[in-house]
Amino acid sequence: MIVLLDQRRLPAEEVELLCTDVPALVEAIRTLAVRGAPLLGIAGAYGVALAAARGFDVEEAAGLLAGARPTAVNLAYGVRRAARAYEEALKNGADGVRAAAVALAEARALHREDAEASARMAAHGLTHLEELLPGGGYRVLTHCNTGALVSGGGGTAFAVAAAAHGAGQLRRLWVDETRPLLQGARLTAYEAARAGMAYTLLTDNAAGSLFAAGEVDAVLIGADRIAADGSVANKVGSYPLAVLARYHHVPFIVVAPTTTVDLGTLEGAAIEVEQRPGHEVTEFSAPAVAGVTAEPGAGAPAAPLGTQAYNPAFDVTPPELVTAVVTENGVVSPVTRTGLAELCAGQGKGTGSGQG
Ligand SMILES: CSC[C@@H](O)[C@@H](O)C(=O)COP(=O)(O)O
Repeated sequence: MIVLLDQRRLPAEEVELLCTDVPALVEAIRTLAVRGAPLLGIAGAYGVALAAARGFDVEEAAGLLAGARPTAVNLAYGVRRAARAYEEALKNGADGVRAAAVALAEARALHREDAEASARMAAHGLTHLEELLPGGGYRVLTHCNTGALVSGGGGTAFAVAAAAHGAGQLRRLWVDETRPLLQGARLTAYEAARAGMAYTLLTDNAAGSLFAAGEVDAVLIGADRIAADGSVANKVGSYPLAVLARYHHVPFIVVAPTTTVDLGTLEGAAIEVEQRPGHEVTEFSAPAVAGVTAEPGAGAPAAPLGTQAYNPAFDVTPPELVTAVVTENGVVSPVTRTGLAELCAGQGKGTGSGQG
């Protein structure tokens, strides 16, 4: 059984969700009970282990899990890792029980590695911030949710903000509410409050006036997939922030483990962007506050009945708008194909510029 903290219910309730089979986990992934790129990878790997332990068809389970959400490359990566470990074990003569144990061990290894990656990203990210903006006292704007809720450890972008906070260098965390599912308001504000950070919530469309007022020193965001050319797919609303940041000469820093870099996707245009149901936009609440169903009609109307909605879950920021990509292997800045590939191969410098 997989036990998840049901993120749909936060911040109102801390409720566990028990997934006893793969369809339940797929539903949890689709409805964002479990979400965020690195955690999706971990959940996917555990899902394969669950399928193996329960005697389900592992190949079919892997297909269902990997296809539950298309943009976050970590999901397919985690599923593939556990499925490969399982298949290898069978090939080497293990019986089903032993092979299931191998798949579980692989999921646990991924979980551990992700926690380690978080800690290293936090350290590299803070050093990079200090290099870019000597003097500290950062006012950081972030989007969506990138903390411990999305990771085996402290997370990605939020982990850097938390490191700055721990070093007494975070003056304020500006938290975008992140329409329509409010990952910023519900989850990042929840994590910031628990961490004792000075934070302020804003509507996504208030970011422009915040930049104009000179109140943002840096943008820190995560990523769901980074293409080989450095294009960054992240929660919808990230790209407009990158444009604002460039206009206002503010660093736009992406923090993600190398497992989020997909060298097989050559450029941003090739990234599949998940399109989500329109009722997430046309109704207030669903699925976050409406409980565990993600059915149309569960929330209060935000628009006249029958209104069409455009609801991409992610957008893609081109590499020229990204100041730096921070990974567990170091930092690439400016963002180049070669620099990214070197980081993925573990050849990055600790901090400072990758080679372009
Ligand atoms: C490390 S978190 C990076 C991204 O996964 C995060 O910013 C994000 O966009 C999550 O989207 P979500 O749709 O909530 O899964």
